Amino acid sequence: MSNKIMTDKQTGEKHCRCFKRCGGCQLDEPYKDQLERKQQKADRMLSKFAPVNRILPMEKPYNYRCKVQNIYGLDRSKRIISGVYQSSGQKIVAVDDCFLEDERAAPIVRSVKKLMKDMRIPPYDIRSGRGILRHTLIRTSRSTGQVMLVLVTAGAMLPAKNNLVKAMRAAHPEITTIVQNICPDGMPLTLGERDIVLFGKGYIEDELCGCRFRISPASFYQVNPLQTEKLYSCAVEAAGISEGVRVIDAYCGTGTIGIICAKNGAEVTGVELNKSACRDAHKNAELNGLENIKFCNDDAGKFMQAMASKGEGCDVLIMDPPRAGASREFIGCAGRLAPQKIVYVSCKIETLERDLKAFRREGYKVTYIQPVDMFPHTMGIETVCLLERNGEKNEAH
Ligand SMILES: C[S@@+](CC[C@H](N)C(=O)[O-])C[C@H]1O[C@@H](n2cnc3c(N)ncnc32)[C@H](O)[C@@H]1O
Repeated sequence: MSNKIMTDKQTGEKHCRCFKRCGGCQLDEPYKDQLERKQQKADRMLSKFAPVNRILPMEKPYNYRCKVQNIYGLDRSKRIISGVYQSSGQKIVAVDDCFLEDERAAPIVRSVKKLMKDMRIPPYDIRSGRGILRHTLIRTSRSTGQVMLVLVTAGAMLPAKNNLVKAMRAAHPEITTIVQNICPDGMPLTLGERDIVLFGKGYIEDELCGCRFRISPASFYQVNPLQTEKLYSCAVEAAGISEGVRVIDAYCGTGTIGIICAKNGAEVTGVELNKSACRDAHKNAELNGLENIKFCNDDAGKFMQAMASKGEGCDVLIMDPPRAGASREFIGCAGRLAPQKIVYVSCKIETLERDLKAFRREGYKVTYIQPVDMFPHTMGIETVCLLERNGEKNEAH
């Protein structure tokens, strides 16, 4: 069964029949109620630290995702389907259209399915280990119009590769690059180490906050560009960047936040674990003509420990960790580096709450909390917090 999107004629709100089975959305209620639910959660969990500002909403909370991933399989009649794994197992839920995704993605996925059939490219079956195409990743940019298609295969073999690329380009002139990524094993939707560029540059470029960023297949990049501009503006403003301020951008991804700070005159060091993202970060500094920013491909905790043991410091620490939040080691070393300000950008409120408590013990006070709705129709809440140094370590909290 494939899904169908219904639009309420009076309110313009959309509903998807796939809700619950697909797991992509967790909220099927009017957008204003979603915002209220998220506000209440943020208030409940964070108001003990400081007043929580009103969540920054999206004007049109649809089609915001600039990163779209699809798994391929066969239905009972052996027809090729695309979609996502059911939240409760390995069965594929067919999703032909999704109101979270950039509208350019679904027609590309339809063409991939048609060409798989025409060119006899079987979907990879996770149970038997047979087949070729594991999934596709589509990345799009609204600002530059560029589109990347990544075909993730189980092995190096991709039959009729040249014809496939030719046909995809003919059907979708908007695609600016096509990459084959080879992923022999690993969790669903992960990428392998090896990329083969089949067409174009092998990456796309996007613009945010007046800076230009290159994004490779495996690099982290925020999925909602309109809200990301708001998020980054809040973070940079909270950091109070001026000429010569020494900034560490920890968990920096492709260098985005640090690059915006460097453009405003800061002396920035970015640290990022993912090799591909770190390579992009170096290129992004060049792309924006910046010499006052450098990047280190390392674990953020280890990097902070090395800095602390050398007795080095910084004025502002910006940190944007993954959902798991920061490690104890990271927070302890941040306390030893003793920056005047810490800007914490969080994508998971539960780990944010835990880490804010730990920072309080390191002598920091939370002075600003701004939730941003980066992921409408999901439970996700993105938050920017400013912490300011207010004295000695306090073990009592
Ligand atoms: C939420 S993303 C933020 C990236 C960036 N600030 C942005 O807005 O695009 C978190 C980043 O942390 C990186 N990361 C995860 N664990 C890390 C670690 N232990 N040390 C350094 N970076 C890490 C991930 O690869 C990812 O790029």
